[in-house]
Amino acid sequence: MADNRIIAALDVHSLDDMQRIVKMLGENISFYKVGMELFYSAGPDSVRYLKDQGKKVFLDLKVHDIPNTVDQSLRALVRLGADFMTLHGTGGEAMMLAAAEAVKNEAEKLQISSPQLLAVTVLTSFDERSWQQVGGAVPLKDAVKRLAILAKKSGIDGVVASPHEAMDIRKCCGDDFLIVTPGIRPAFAQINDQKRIATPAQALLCGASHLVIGRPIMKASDPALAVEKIIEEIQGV
Ligand SMILES: O=C(O)c1cc(=O)[nH]c(=O)n1[C@@H]1O[C@H](COP(=O)(O)O)[C@@H](O)[C@H]1O
Repeated sequence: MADNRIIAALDVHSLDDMQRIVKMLGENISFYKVGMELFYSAGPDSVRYLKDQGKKVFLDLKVHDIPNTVDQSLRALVRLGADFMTLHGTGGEAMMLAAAEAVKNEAEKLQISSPQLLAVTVLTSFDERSWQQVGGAVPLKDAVKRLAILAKKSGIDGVVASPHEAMDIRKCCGDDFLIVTPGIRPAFAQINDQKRIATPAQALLCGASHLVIGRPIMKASDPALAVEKIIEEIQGV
């Protein structure tokens, strides 16, 4: 049976591929992520299909712009009825405040439940060296913590961060704050382009509320078996 803490990333190009995977994984996955690859290829129908199937949806479009543009863009997305949506925390306090307000207002206007907003902190494909390369002025870990605190103060429901920072964030942002961690690599999977990684059980033990898992499931020779192994690993954690 599904574990709601697992979010399977549907990083595929078409509705056909998406539907094939959703059918294959059946009741074992209840929460899916639609990211840029699928949304730019297949559009809002991808979200509608998943909602029709009774799945929870994390619409991960990582919005990043000036406050007014973010406000208007998120209002347009709210009507799709996703459960989680992302914006970049480095958009700053004014942008996050505008986003939180816009999403709440629009959901009220449409009389639907408000999606939860997540601020992306520092992408899991960064390590300390590549972070310094783009001008990171404080150590990566401190930057993530700072962005998480700012996100919480700005009315954002949680963050996307790596499992390496999850414990610090849990300590400073409390039990109700969502901590969604990509960079999840079960022992059987390849690391690919991820830098700050952990196994599913390790990430949850560090305080993650949800795990985003893409290629370890989608590229497995038997995706359904990969999901079963992950569910087994986190049982009791
Ligand atoms: O926002 C995200 O979901 C995200 C943030 C981040 O820092 N790192 C990250 O990998 N992601 C997403 O999480 C998924 C990870 O996929 P895999 O590396 O294949 O498990 C991809 O869809 C990424 O877009």
